[in-house]
Amino acid sequence: MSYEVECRELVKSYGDFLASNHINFGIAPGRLVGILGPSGSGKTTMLRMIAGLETPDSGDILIGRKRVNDVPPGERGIGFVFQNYALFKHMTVAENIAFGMKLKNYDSKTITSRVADMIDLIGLSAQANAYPMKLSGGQRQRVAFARALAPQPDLLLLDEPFAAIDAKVRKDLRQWLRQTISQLGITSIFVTHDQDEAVEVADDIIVMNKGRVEQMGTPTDIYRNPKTPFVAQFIGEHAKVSNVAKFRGFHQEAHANREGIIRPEFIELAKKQSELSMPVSADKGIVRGVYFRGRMLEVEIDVAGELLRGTWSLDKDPLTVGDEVYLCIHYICEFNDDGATILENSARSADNYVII
Ligand SMILES: Nc1ncnc2c1ncn2[C@@H]1O[C@H](COP(=O)(O)OP(=O)(O)OP(=O)(O)O)[C@@H](O)[C@H]1O
Repeated sequence: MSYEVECRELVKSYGDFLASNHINFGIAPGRLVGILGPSGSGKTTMLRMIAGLETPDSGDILIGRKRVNDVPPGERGIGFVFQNYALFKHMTVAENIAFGMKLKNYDSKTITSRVADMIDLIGLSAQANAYPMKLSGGQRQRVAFARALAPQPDLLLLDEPFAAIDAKVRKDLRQWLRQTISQLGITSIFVTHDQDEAVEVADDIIVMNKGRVEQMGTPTDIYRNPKTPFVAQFIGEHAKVSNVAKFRGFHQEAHANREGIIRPEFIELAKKQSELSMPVSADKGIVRGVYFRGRMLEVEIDVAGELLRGTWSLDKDPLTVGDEVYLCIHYICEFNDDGATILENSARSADNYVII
């Protein structure tokens, strides 16, 4: 696989604090990648190292297959968008967009035509000669985006690009950014601590925790197949309704209680056992509660005395309290002395886990 951006064994510490702890990943050309993780997990540090604004203690950064550790930021072919628009107040929209190109000594004809294209792209033709003060937050961020793109970078880095924008505009801006980036086909990395944002915008997500990459994958992968306990607990729309349940291995003695988290996304539900992807490992339950949650129903199911929460699509025949359902638990995140382990119920294994 040839990557547009690659980080190999990147390490960065501030004093005793390890902000990047042996980071490895590769991003294919044209992908839009979201870096997601809690505050302090090292997202910005990593982005700044790729940009050349921070120097790694060890490890390699490759852009376009070339090692860039010693290449200054301005020569890495990168466009950067920060969360606070950072536009020049005394320059018009057009002048702001032209700024990066002037620094790079483009000729004035190229600048004029490129700036016009960019203004068109961000839909601000009527405001080309306006000053930033006259623009809304969303419009300013579009200008920042156009300014970063004008010198035709190979890679676009965005650090919390929507953080300072109010919720309603943010949603539109995300959609716009996603469409524009895929239309341009430019490899892009954006940092966010907002799961919805990562899922809505990114082709791939890198989940970070304590300076490490926990998992990289498509949003569906990350939701459906969490590879680490951290990802299992951190990701998911219903983080607050994770189920803590007692379970045991199918062949274990009934008294061998184990405890773990079963996220609603780990549970597949069906009215008939045969409709499940792994009918052999089905549990049976009774619906005890049904709650409308906008895009789906949240259901409470009694399984062997444990109350589990799952989700039920609005496209399916609705469930009602008292219905019998079958469920397949694909993953359990088990707590143990070392922290937690992800257990997978696979169709192939006769040793699946059951709720007790
Ligand atoms: N220049 C610095 N000097 C000392 N410590 C730093 C420096 N920059 C970052 N850190 C520390 O490194 C850790 C990781 O910071 P970083 O900004 O990369 O995290 P983040 O995941 O982007 O967090 P947030 O979402 O809060 O921005 C933090 O605990 C921070 O305090």
